Amino acid sequence: MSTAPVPPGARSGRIAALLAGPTGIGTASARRFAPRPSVAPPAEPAPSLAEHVPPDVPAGAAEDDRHIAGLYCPPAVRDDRALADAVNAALLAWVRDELRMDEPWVEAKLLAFDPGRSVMLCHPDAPSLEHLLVAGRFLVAENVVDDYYCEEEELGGGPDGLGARLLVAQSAIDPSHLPAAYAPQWAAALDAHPAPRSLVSAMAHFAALASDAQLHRFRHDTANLYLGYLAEAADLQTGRTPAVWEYLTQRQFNNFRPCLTITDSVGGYELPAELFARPDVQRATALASTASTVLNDLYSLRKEMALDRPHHNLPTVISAEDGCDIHEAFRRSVAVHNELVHTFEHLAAPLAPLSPVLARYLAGLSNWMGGNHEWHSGLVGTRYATGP
Ligand SMILES: CC(C)=CCC/C(C)=C(\C)COP(=O)(O)OP(=O)(O)O
Repeated sequence: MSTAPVPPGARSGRIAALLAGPTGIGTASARRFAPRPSVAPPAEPAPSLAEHVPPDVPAGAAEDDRHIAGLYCPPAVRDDRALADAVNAALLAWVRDELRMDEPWVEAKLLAFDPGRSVMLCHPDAPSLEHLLVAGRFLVAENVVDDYYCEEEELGGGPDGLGARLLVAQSAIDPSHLPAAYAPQWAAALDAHPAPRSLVSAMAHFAALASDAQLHRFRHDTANLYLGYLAEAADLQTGRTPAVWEYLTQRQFNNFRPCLTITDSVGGYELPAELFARPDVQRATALASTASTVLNDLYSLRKEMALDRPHHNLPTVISAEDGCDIHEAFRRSVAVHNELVHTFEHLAAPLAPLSPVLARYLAGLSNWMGGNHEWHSGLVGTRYATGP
């Protein structure tokens, strides 16, 4: 796997390969839940939580220095450092030229975060660099929102007044339809701050390749994300620790879901709205999204425990509720993650034969889980860790 900058010739070769569509291992993954001629297998009862942790794995022990021991997740289907670098370079140009953020720390922060590698891993079926950039711009924009509006340690965010800020951010992707006298003030407010400015631009690029229904889906999922941010902020303000069920319900909203549900847009196809709206497809989408987000809780636990303020995370709320130490809570959280992934796979297997486009969407969710896992493990030792 190369880590060197991509020479221009090699880069155009990469992009040509992307335009040709998924090949090799990525193609196989796109068929992960491909329709099969056979009758769907009978649904199996969901196994109990205890079955999701291998009994011989010590609590929290790492099986290597980058992966969490006992964590079950589909594998990433490609890893292409040169393509990730090409995405990062294009994202840096976007941040500098369209978002007007040209301070040196912005570039350093973006490269350390490595969004190019995230979208390269999570969307192996993207047909072009521009499709990957759609995902990359939103990943950057949502992190700008999180850093400026939510996280106290970053760029001045915090729970006070968060709802009013997030509502303006939401209006960047779901426009206000104002009387003429007020519309210019709203537009100026969006342009005046990096968070809504990022979202306006990311959404404009997204609109160039997505259908109205796909845009509508994204607006809905982002509004739910911000509702999840507000639940987290409310717990911080009141100093309460949610019950585990309540935390997981919050995390189903404060969730990577908007990144997963653009998998068809980024893949260059559309899952029709009536298929997306099916309760079983919604359940599969929620399971994959929440598994991906619980995985983030596991890899970011050490960083969040080092903060000098409470920061809830699945292991910390399990530790509080079950009265166990953080290592045992971490092991139980791995089991929660694994159950979510296994349940997703049990659900997806009989759903995929219903339609080729649904099979591709379900494969996209699975690819996103695997790519997200690989991206997190790649940042172990810098941003993330494999245990408490
Ligand atoms: C990119 C996106 C839509 C994120 C939504 C929710 C979110 C910020 C996360 C799931 C990540 O959680 P967190 O803020 O804890 O991230 P880090 O652990 O700091 O990477």
